[in-house]
Amino acid sequence: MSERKIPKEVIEEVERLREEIEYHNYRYYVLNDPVITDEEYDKLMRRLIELERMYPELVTPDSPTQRVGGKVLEGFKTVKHSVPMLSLDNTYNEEEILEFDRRVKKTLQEAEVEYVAELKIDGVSIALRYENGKFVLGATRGDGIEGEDVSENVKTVRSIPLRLRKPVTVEVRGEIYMPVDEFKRLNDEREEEGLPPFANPRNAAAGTLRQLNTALVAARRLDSFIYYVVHPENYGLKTQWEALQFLKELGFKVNPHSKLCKNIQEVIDYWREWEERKKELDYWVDGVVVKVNRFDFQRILGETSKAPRWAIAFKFPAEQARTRVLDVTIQV
Ligand SMILES: CC(C)(CNC(=O)c1ccc(Oc2ccccc2)cc1)c1ccc2c(N)nc(N)nc2n1
Repeated sequence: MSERKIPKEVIEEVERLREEIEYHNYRYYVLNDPVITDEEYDKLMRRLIELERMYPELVTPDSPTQRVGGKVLEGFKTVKHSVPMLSLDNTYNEEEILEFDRRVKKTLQEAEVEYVAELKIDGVSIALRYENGKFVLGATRGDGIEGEDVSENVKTVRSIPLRLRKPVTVEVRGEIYMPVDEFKRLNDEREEEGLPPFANPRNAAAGTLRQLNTALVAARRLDSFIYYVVHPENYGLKTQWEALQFLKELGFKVNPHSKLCKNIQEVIDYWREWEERKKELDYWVDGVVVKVNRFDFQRILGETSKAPRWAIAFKFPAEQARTRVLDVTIQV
């Protein structure tokens, strides 16, 4: 068949619709501050779906129409991480976090060290790659060295941008989680269908990301918080706090409660505050991640094969034993 000529104005309309729809996704799902009504949004999306149906050759992997899923995959390819996805050592009380601070200061020979305190979301770790600002890969943590390519499922997470607000080539990492009210709705649905309920939102998010039917993933409301830039020095970033601002500028959803702490006492105050306030949140958190803020200090402290020496998880006391017993990772 001869290459059909696509009218220039169609190509321009498709491109404009994509930009506009992704912008409204950003406003609604990242900023939680929409500027158009749902009806106006649906109208834009219906027009784009119609044009892509008329001209399938115009469909691109990063088109917002790919967010509604509809593919049934055979399986997930394995992908090697560019740098390992490390885990975190745990501390459970103030004495242990003070010990962490002492060890950091001793290694650095510094009297004062700033930290960034970030809520530890009870979700699934994810690595996201972008080339010239376009989404190209979403991978699970796996064993930290290799993970699964779950890109088709990640595209259905509305708060994860398909196009960044700057055309940079970057890899970022964060957490995909299921909001509590979606977790409850899903478990009610499973009960009606005679299926076993998920033990917690983390298992529900993990089980959803492992689904091969992307339309099913799109039907479940997963969300995200991004907290890490791979090779931040490549972007002129000197601290974790600057990295979080950079992630926001790129269009990622960054947790609004992170705090730059002048010293470990401010970290402890933050941990006490959120031990109380966590019930206000519409997602589960199991602690606070404490990170040495300056990247030059992080480089001096380094990492073991498993975890950084410049970061630690400061866990909240576990709820009553019941949830701990239930909290087994059910392989779906
Ligand atoms: C700090 C880090 C472990 C990420 N960092 C890394 O994975 C990482 C990976 C290679 C690094 O450097 C290397 C580069 C090359 C080779 C080896 C290490 C440095 C950090 C982490 C882990 C879990 C987190 C979580 N659940 N919530 C928040 N809020 N933050 C978290 N932060």
